[in-house]
Amino acid sequence: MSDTVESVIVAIDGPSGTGKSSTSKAVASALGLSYLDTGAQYRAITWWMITNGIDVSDPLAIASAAGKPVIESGTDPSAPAITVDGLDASGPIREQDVTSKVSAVSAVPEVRTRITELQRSIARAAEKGIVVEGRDIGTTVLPDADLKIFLTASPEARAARRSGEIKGADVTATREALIKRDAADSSRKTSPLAKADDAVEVDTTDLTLQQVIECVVTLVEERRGATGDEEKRGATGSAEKRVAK
Ligand SMILES: Nc1ncnc2c1ncn2[C@@H]1O[C@H](COP(=O)(O)OP(=O)(O)O)[C@@H](O)[C@H]1O
Ligand SMILES: Nc1ccn([C@@H]2O[C@H](COP(=O)(O)OP(=O)(O)O)[C@@H](O)[C@H]2O)c(=O)n1
Repeated sequence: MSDTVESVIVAIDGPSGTGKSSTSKAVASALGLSYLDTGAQYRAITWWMITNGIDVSDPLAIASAAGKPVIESGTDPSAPAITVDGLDASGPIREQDVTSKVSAVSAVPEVRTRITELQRSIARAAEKGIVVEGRDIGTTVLPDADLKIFLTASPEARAARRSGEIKGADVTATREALIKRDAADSSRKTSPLAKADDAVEVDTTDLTLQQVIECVVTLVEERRGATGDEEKRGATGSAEKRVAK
């Protein structure tokens, strides 16, 4: 029997504060997989638009600038990195100004086409497999992923988690901002935030982060076993074939 571990592609989607980033990084580290934070890419292009004086309330202006910034994402789950035109953007992309504008920028189809292509090329290059987290990974970016997870949690739990990260943050204001961003992300025309029909939904409201990580690791291992059996029967293709062009 071969001891080669097949590469695996895991898509983790869900609204803000459900635990996508923490879970994805931990699962990727535990299983030796690459990791991609697609929200960081949308934040990076938004930051570039703001710093380059693009009017982010004008979808046409956003569309015509969408191809300009050079965005590079690191895929090491223990050292997530993102640069824009060679500059480290990991700090500025988390600022409030970017958070409040990212939904408008990411709703523009030209932005999504550009970033989706980037995401697929990164997934294709990940030899051992990858955990990709975002809003439309299971539905649009990687519809043939081996495993799709959709994380949820109550708005109260999500607001408490998010405001716990920012000193002096107001939980009620954080909750309102989250709900507003979810509504914008879920209602846009191009690849909205949505659960794929074949995704496993995990409600994390009453789970610890460790429990969520263990749940997802178990699901990946089960899926890996099933895929390995299918591949022995010649039923599935390589990871490269599973990433849509
Ligand atoms: N199940 C959980 N229970 C408690 N806190 C959690 C849980 N999952 C994540 N967190 C915390 O909530 C915050 C937001 O998590 P994060 O992974 O950034 O969510 P997302 O990527 O979905 O926005 C982080 O501080 C994280 O440590
Ligand atoms: N696959 C994705 C990922 C993020 N996004 C956009 O990027 C924003 C920021 O994503 P994020 O994952 O960093 O957000 P948080 O949940 O971490 O606050 C989202 O609110 C969406 O507008 C998207 O449109 N599609």
